[in-house]
Amino acid sequence: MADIQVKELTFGYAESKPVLQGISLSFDGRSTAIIGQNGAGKTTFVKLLKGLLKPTAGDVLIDGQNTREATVASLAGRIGMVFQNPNDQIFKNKVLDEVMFGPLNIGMSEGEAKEHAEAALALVGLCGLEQENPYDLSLSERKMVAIASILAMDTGVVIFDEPTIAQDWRGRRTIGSIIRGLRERGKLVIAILHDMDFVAEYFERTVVFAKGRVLLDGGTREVFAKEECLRAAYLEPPHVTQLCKSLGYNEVFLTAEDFVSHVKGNGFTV
Ligand SMILES: Nc1ncnc2c1ncn2[C@@H]1O[C@H](COP(=O)(O)OP(=O)(O)OP(=O)(O)O)[C@@H](O)[C@H]1O
Repeated sequence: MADIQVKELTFGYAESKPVLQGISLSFDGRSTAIIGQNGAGKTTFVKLLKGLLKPTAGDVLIDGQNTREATVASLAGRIGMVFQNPNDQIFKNKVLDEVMFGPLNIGMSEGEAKEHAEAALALVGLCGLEQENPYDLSLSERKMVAIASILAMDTGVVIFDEPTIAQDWRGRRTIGSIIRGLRERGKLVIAILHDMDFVAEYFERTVVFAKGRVLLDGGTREVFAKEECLRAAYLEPPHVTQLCKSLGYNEVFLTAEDFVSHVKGNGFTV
């Protein structure tokens, strides 16, 4: 897993208007969700991690290497990023070619790239569509093609920008189990999300961005306990958390299973 250290990071697209200000974060092995209202700077932040943008001030260090001195190509084998809109990522006219492009680009042999691509397509549930044109697929399938292209590169860090958009419950579950699988294999997963229920179910750490700064950072349960703070960032806790609070529980429950196991533990039958 790559080590990522962010030190006093400031960035602005225009000099006079910083979008991110004085952000310091280090990433441990925990799967990390980044949440915050629209325009808070989340996508800009992950583009800085990937080296697509360079800091105006401060530093981003990937395995000790400063992204100011690294090319995007030299970071590509370490950090994979699934863009919010798959149309910004996909450019080949065959699914298999698209998913093999990344692995080939970072130096895998043709055979290895094909093996990785086929395994990644199986993980996202697209077996049998290898010869299709990605643009003949639905948006949710195209999103899965974009995810497979990054998984096939087998990078130590995988960043997802809004992975659950355009997915039904089945797609959400597939993506959730991919995130768990990556975590189990020692990869660092970072995801920007607006779906708080998904954050509660699959992420161990949550970082809240507000107006270009880090407002909260901690274990997901701990962060969702801070209702007032979340409200200030125009965010709401997950549905189960809100329901249990309305029922008068003081504990923070993240998922239905979480709540049911608490109730059963107290001797109630469900
Ligand atoms: N290429 C760009 N040029 C100029 N300004 C930009 C550019 N990209 C983003 N911005 C501005 O930077 C700010 C932060 O945008 P960013 O996309 O990082 O926020 P975000 O938290 O990811 O929002 P969302 O949840 O809507 O995706 C916004 O005010 C946005 O308009």
